[in-house]
Amino acid sequence: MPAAAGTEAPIMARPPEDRLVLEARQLDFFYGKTQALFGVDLPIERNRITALIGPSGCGKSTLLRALNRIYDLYPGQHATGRILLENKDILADRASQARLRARDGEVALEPAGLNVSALRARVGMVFQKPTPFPMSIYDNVAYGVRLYHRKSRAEMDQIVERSLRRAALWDEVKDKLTASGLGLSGGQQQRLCVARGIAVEPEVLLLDEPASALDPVSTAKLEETLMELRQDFSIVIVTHNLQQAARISDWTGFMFLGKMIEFRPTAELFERPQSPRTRDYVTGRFG
Ligand SMILES: Nc1ncnc2c1ncn2[C@@H]1O[C@H](COP(=O)(O)OP(=O)(O)OP(=O)(O)O)[C@@H](O)[C@H]1O
Repeated sequence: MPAAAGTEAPIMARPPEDRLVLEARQLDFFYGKTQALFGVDLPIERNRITALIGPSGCGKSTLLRALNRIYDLYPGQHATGRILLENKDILADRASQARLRARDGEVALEPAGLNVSALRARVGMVFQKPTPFPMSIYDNVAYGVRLYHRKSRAEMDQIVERSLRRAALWDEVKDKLTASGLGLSGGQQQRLCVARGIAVEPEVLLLDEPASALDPVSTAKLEETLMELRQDFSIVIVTHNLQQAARISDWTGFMFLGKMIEFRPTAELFERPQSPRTRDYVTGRFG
């Protein structure tokens, strides 16, 4: 069970308020009785890439999984605190609102009132291993859209093409849209998962070490794709690869033992880390 990382206050820079799309505030997370996150703050700026870095087990994936409540699928896992999507609290239900009021007398923020599947359409996720569904390339991309919207065939064709283009995969697959998604290379499969994720036009796309199973060429292609996608989406990426975080992200959060230690613009965090823990990590002294 991870112990909390000391008591020092996190070093936090903040994007301007009107640029925030998603924000975790004082987030605690529990696997049963084991606490994995301790009072984590994470402000996500719109149309930017935010990277989460830190040694293995520090809570990066846990934080990412909290942001679209994917943990709801697993009994015994729960989060407390706030996660604001466009200023509405996606963790809030009536009971937690009452607890918050009782605790700190704050005026409760409006609950988002979303069901979790609607939430996951707004905050999409791409996993570490490419996970195409066992169906055609076309149907992989159309799958999520069909869950939420009725579209004509012509409209769906447009959505599929646009999503594959934005994921930089169209040219490689346009002549074999009916072939199985499982027949693509690992890098192509991962871009297919990105296309599937963006087809429903989420506001935020979460990526959990999306390049860890890819070769350097596919990794470079995926990074290029993400930098293009930043024009339309807000991206949060967990990565073990510090060069990757430095190359593609605008903001970086360094986590340690379940806490956010330092959150700042990427160049500043890498070039002038303020916390000794961040400094040790980004200079390769540990981890
Ligand atoms: N299903 C689970 N049940 C119990 N504890 C868990 C579970 N998943 C993760 N943990 C614990 O929560 C803590 C944070 O794990 P998490 O996977 O978020 O870390 P991470 O920073 O993403 O690590 P890595 O870089 O190795 O993927 C760890 O101590 C881990 O052991």
